Amino acid sequence: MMSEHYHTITPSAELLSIEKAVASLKTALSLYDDKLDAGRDHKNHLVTFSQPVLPADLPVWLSVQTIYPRVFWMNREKDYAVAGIGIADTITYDGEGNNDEMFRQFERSIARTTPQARYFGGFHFNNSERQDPIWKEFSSFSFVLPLVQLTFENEHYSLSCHLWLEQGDDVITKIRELTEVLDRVVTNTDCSASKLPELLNISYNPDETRWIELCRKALRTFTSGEMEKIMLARQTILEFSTTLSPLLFLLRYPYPENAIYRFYFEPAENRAFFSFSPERLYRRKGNQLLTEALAGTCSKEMIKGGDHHASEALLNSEKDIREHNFVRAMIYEDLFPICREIDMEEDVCVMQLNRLAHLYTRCSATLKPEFENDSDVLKRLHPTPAVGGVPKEPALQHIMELEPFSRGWYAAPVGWISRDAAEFSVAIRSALVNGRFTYLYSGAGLVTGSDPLSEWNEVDQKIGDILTITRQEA
Ligand SMILES: C=C(O[C@H]1C=CC=C(C(=O)O)[C@@H]1O)C(=O)O
Ligand SMILES: [Mg+2]
Repeated sequence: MMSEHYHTITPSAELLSIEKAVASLKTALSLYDDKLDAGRDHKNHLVTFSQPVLPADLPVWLSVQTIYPRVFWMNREKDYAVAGIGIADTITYDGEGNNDEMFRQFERSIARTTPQARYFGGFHFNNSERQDPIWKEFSSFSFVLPLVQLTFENEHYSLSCHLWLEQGDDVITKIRELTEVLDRVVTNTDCSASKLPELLNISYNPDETRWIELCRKALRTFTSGEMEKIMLARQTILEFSTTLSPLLFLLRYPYPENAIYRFYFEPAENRAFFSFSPERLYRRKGNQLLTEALAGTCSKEMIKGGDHHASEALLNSEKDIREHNFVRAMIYEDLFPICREIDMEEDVCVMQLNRLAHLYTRCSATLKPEFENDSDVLKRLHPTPAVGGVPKEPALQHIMELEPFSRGWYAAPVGWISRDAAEFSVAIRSALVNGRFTYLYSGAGLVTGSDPLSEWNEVDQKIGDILTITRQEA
């Protein structure tokens, strides 16, 4: 949306190569300082220079860039994708306090920066949790407006850069800095991506025996009546022969047809969190909210059947329907106080992925005017029982006590925000890359009657896609 704080300059309507687009952006930037505009009277001012470009492969472009952070986002419909580098502006918080406090901070940070453009990033799953050192680069929340980004939207590609001016900033200096960054943009994407180094070892935290014990502990909280559902996760640790570029996972994701989100956040070289998640937390445009319940799983490999058999198995599985219904019910309950209208689809559907099928219910809602903002929605929706449990607060406590690792950004909201719109996926089927080690995260929702060994296998299936990437030959 246009406002007095924000405007876009399109140097040329012609579709240029990325190399020519960089030159075109530099020219536009050099011309800009002549006409310091009215926006400078305001506190913060953003000028986006955006040049249409010829079709390009976003992950490949990102893989040759040397400016950090490197971020990538693609929505589930695959009609919107961004690859970004550097920081024009950032919304970050590193602090104590529970999730409510974290989302309050988020609200304050957004208000201060008055973001017009889209900021990409994520949150801690549980900000009360003490984080393992491997999560050091991942703050309570961290969102960036990239300095330079390649965007695919409405079937069109563009290369943009963001000139972000805060009160007191010297425009000439800012322009010079941004020009220097443009000079560092690599435009030659010819180099072919290498493959992952040799995988030396796979270990599990917890291992299978310990997992079964932990699940039994969780199941006992159901018998005692304290809890009704808990999602427990596992860490699968991959040890490679050398340090690896985490972007290889994004480049080599082998299932282009899968309706999943792709999220990638690399704050420092070779340290990245990424996720190939099928789950939407929500999408918001103004007061319109789109969310869903996704829980209950069938593996096609386990039943030795295709889509049709998986649907049938799921829709007839009393345990999976029950697991799913907890999520449905809580989403409705959580949204009720902040919405004017909620339309939760009556029928449970099935979402088909290449290896798995999930029970799935769509939900759309209209927010009450006073709750038309992301921190209120996040506070209410996160975590849904698909990744937390019922009841919500005690579930977070049990998860912290039972799981032998911290969740970091796993299962947390990741995505983008702007002032009037946002989209967040739930960062499941995700991984953290740290040196020679990659930590995969996935879990399973436990309810009364869950069998710990079946849940162990369910998690194996959920990380199957990422593991496939490590077994690719060429
Ligand atoms: C928590 C995960 O999946 C959730 C989403 C869909 C189905 C789930 C299940 O059937 O257990 C989980 O609730 C994960 O993959 O890490
Ligand atoms: Mg399940």
